[in-house]
Amino acid sequence: MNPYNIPDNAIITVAGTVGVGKSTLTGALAKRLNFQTSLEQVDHNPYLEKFYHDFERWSFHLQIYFLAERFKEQKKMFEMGGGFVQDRSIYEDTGIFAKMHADQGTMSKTDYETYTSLYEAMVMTPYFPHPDVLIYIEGSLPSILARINERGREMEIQTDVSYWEHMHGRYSKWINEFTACPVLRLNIDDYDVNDSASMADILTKVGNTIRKPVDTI
Ligand SMILES: Nc1ncnc2c1ncn2[C@@H]1O[C@H](COP(=O)(O)OP(=O)(O)O)[C@@H](O)[C@H]1O
Ligand SMILES: Nc1ncnc2c1ncn2[C@H]1C[C@H](O)[C@@H](COP(=O)(O)O)O1
Repeated sequence: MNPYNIPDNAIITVAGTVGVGKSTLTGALAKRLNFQTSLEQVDHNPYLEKFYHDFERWSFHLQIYFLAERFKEQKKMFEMGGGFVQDRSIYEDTGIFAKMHADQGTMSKTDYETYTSLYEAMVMTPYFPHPDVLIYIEGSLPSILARINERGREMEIQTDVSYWEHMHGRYSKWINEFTACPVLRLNIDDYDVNDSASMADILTKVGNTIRKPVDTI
């Protein structure tokens, strides 16, 4: 056990919109806890760039790809007995991305139904283990857009700002209704990954959130 009373076998998932700082926080938390990371592999994704150029053509392929990748990671974390910080949850794939593209008509109704039935068969079962805590990172849209630009993935920079604005709004609603596991909300203006006291404060809150009795969450 660490000073924050976070169990050594815990699974901590970091959620939030694109560019908000998930990967950065994932790495920083894992380093301090001596946990492993489960990271999203953007560079080796065979559909992502094509998807940004043509949502309608590639939405379904990309969602199936992410679902498979996320499920393999989930399986690996549980088989290894936990001790992981995960960059993005499987819940965001369906609750944010797939739903958003289906609602906007850039994923067909049939494709969305096929995707949803596969997701439910894999995830919505009593046998699917949920993370111990989901850290939700939030921030203002201008700050997040600045981070997307600063990171410099051309496919994201070229995407219309309305896409990020719409996603930002969906995330705010989604997290208010999220119940699959305990949630710790963090605002990007309230922490600094390079500051030890700030990171210790987050880890204390993570430990407290994990130990909070279920009926108070
Ligand atoms: N706490 C922070 N303060 C300042 N910049 C940050 C912070 N966290 C992330 N960034 C920067 O914002 C950009 C997006 O961060 P990243 O962790 O890749 O986001 P995500 O994984 O949510 O898409 C990167 O350029 C990163 O260096
Ligand atoms: N399920 C998804 N559908 C569409 N696009 C997705 C999905 N999951 C991640 N993405 C995209 C968004 C970003 O361009 C990259 C990486 O996400 P990030 O939030 O920067 O870690 O993949």
